Amino acid sequence: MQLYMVEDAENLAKKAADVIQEIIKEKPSAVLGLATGSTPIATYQELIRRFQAGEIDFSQVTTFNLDEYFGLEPKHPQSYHTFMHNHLFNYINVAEENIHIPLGVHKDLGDVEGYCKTFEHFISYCGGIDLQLLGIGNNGHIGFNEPAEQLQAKTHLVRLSEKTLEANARFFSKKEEVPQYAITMGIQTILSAKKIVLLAQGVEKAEIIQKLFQTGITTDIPASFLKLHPDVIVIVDQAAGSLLNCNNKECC
Ligand SMILES: N[C@@H]1[C@@H](O)[C@H](O)[C@@H](COP(=O)(O)O)O[C@@H]1O
Repeated sequence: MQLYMVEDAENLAKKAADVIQEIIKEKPSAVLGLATGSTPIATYQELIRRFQAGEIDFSQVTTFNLDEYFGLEPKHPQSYHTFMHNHLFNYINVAEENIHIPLGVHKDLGDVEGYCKTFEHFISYCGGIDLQLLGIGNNGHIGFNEPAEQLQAKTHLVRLSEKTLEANARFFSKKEEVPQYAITMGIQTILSAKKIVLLAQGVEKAEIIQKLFQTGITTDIPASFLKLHPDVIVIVDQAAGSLLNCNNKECC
């Protein structure tokens, strides 16, 4: 993993947008894997700014999102469908038919399994993900791959951990409203991307970023599996990187 420590959230967004812009410049029909959460919002704003300035064209780009809350209709105000449209898609020229976000509503559980397989196949059909953008949960989750004894390889239904329910309660009027399950790409789905960019900002991510760089590969920290990938860039602001000893080559 290659570490970039930048001064603040603004520079983090610029650095992440640079990487995404470069990919689209090299391949206008790039397939982007996108993330939700508060961390990538500034990156999406920077991409919108660059699109409006005529610096990036998304007309041939395809997108796949990492995850979606199970049980929320796409139009629900807290769904990741709504999030992505409000924070990015409504303001750029990506074609609606090229946007793929896991569906959170299904008639029964049998449907979900079949749907997850179809989602996986569709990523392959589109040529695989060129660049996967990731945030990190404060328990080390990526997408909604929660710490557990075993991690799932492919897109699947997952029960959210207490820590995640608490962390995500801020987006809902009360914790009880946070859906208990989600559909998420699996670890192998994520690792199949050609390039991965993980973003972390703010002091509340400092501890998990320290653990990520200091421990080996463990299912207790799902993000640690990124160490198996040859092209991962971790971009942190100074607050999120504040517990790293960057003179120590092992951490970078
Ligand atoms: N499923 C998302 C993750 O993809 C995201 O990385 C995480 C961190 O969110 P934040 O950036 O708000 O800290 O939140 C959610 O749980």
